[in-house]
Amino acid sequence: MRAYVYDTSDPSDKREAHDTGVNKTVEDLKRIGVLYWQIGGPTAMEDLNALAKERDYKNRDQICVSPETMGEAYEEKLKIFFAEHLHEDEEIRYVVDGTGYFDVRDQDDVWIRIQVEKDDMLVLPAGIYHRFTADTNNYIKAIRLFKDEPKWVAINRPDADDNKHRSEYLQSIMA
Ligand SMILES: CSCCC(=O)/C(O)=C/O
Ligand SMILES: [Fe+2]
Repeated sequence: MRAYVYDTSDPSDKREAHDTGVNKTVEDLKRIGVLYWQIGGPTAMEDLNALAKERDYKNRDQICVSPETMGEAYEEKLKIFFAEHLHEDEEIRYVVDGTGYFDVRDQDDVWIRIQVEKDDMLVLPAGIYHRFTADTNNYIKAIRLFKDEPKWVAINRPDADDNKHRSEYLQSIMA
């Protein structure tokens, strides 16, 4: 994993790095409620199951974001994932294979790009504005945990500005 300030002045495709060279640490991410660690090896699934139990996530699915698995829908799907949005639950993603980028807004509304790879575990808090894209390899496979049925519900900005989970999230990072 590497996290850095996203270069908004770079007009290239979202899948390019957009790297300002300004790095962010795991601690910086923690300050905005984003948790990152690695799990892997023979106990990876046990660790994931323990996390799901601990945080009361009853369901999960596995998504493979790639032109091979998504066909003609691929570019449209990427567009949807790249629209700035939030969820009313945490977004928990375990990268099984491949690479990609999660972008999160920090406390000053600056985009932080989080480059993920196999065995990375990422937890985005409910209410944080974020987006996702594949990188130029166009391939990532991830397990997504859900509280209830596996359903991806996103609320795009600015529709979520008055959302209760957004307000609670902002309060939690101000504290
Ligand atoms: C690699 S997981 C697909 C993207 C996703 O599930 C999400 O919620 C993006 O914000
Ligand atoms: Fe999301």
